[in-house]
Amino acid sequence: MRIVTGEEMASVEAITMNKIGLPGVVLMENAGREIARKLIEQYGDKRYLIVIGAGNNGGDGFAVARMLMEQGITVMTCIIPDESRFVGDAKQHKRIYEQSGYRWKYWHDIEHEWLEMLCDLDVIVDAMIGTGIKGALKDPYPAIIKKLNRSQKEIVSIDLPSGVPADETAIAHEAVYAAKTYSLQLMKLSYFLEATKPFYGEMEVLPIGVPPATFKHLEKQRCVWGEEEVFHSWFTSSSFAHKGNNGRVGIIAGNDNMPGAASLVTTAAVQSGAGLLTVGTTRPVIQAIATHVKEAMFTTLSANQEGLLAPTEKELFAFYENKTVVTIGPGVGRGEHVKDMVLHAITHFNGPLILDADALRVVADCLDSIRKRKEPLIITPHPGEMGMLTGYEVEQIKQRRFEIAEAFARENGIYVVLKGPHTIVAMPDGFLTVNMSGNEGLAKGGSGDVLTGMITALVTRQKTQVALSTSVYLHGYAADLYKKEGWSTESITPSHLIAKLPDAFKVVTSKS
Ligand SMILES: NC(=O)C1=CN([C@@H]2O[C@H](COP(=O)(O)OP(=O)(O)OC[C@H]3O[C@@H](n4cnc5c(N)ncnc54)[C@H](O)[C@@H]3O)[C@@H](O)[C@H]2O)[C@@H](O)CC1
Ligand SMILES: [K+]
Repeated sequence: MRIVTGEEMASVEAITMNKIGLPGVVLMENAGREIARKLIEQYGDKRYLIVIGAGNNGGDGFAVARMLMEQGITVMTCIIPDESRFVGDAKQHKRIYEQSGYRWKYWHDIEHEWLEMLCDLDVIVDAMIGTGIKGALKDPYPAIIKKLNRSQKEIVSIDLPSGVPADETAIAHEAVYAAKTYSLQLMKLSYFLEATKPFYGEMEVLPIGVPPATFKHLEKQRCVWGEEEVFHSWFTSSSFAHKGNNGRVGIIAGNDNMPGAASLVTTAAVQSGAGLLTVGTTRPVIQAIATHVKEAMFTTLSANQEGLLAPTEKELFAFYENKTVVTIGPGVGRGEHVKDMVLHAITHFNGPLILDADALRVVADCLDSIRKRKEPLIITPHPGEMGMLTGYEVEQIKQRRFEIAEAFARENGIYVVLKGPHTIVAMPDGFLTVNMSGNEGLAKGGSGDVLTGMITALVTRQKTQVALSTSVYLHGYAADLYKKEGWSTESITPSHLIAKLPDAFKVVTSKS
């Protein structure tokens, strides 16, 4: 499923109408039929108020109103702008509605009896503004939206909650708080932003007949990554595989005071199928974790007086030998020692390199070397770390996560796993996936270490894009499985996630 901005949706619709020859009024008819069907399925023959704006979103509203009324359902249809403002497909659907014998009223004529009206209706259908919103909301919409939001009635928005843009534009005005949003044909980008997702309520995408052939014209390719995508993209290892085929993985993690991070990343990598795994860390960390990560091999790397890893060049070269992937970061601590180690790996390790946690703090200083690198480089920042890398405030990162992740990946030729609700994976070629699993139970220290371990194991056996997107999905899905079993999200720990990976991985071979 693609994810689009309003402009992108309009371009896909324009191709549908102008090149393919499917008229806009037909798409609107399809939208109306799908939404009316859903409403009847959901609410039966309850009483509806349909609030209509002058654009094509309003046109959808007329189509829905007519189809509900054809079923004998009680509908009050009201329009906000003067009727002369309706043009094109919306005007056509207004005419079809009228010529079918149905009536509408002006919002300003019924506004004074709003409270009495509320007693006679159950569901409000918001067909005021969709993808066509421009700038700050103008009168009379803010006052109307406030009234609708306070009505305590179930609000169902068509395509978008009115007032919410489809893209990453920040809003400082009123917007409809919908209980449900029926997005037309494709997902809209604002659904995946912390600031705007709450307006959508439950979101469902309804098909309106836009042919998939039009999607290839989209300049930016963004897709959701859910169970279907995980299942269909998975490459199954040959039954003749031996441990060498499943990756010779090297993880540099931990310091004397943080053995836990090294343990989590390693255990997660083992549980995700890493073939041969070597952990490079300090001697005290090895002593602390070796007994409970039995599958791993260990290499002692030099440490400084503070117990932080400070491997020599010779040790690093020896560590890279025969490794198909190297990961650096979890629990390595902060300081100059990290920069030396990271820069060395960027320059001298000729395979996929994953940088996480403390290693991310030095990435901004290594960008010149990163751009020269040929093999994949993967970074896994949360918004705070992404802020350090790019110079943006955390709030800016959250508001413009698509734009910032995509630009950083493209400009530096790297893979960016920008963590958070709906983690984004941005590829160097501009392709981007958005994760559909996970819950609040993941927001804990150590959860990122588990994800990094999973990525480390999968990168050796799947296409890089698939390895990243699927690791993120399965990591979130493991947390979802606990929630399904009735666990409170407070109780889900990173160690629990690892314990649940065998169940989570079932998704790659069979669909539920
Ligand atoms: N034939 C088509 O083009 C189709 C369009 N579709 C629907 O059409 C929508 C897009 O239609 P449009 O591009 O006409 O735009 P919209 O109908 O989303 O919005 C345009 C209307 O909103 C008003 N508006 C915009 N910004 C405003 C602001 N800041 N304050 C107050 N009023 C504002 C405009 O004056 C205009 O009346 C989609 O969301 C979808 O619901 C679907 O029916 C599919 C077919
Ligand atoms: K709307």
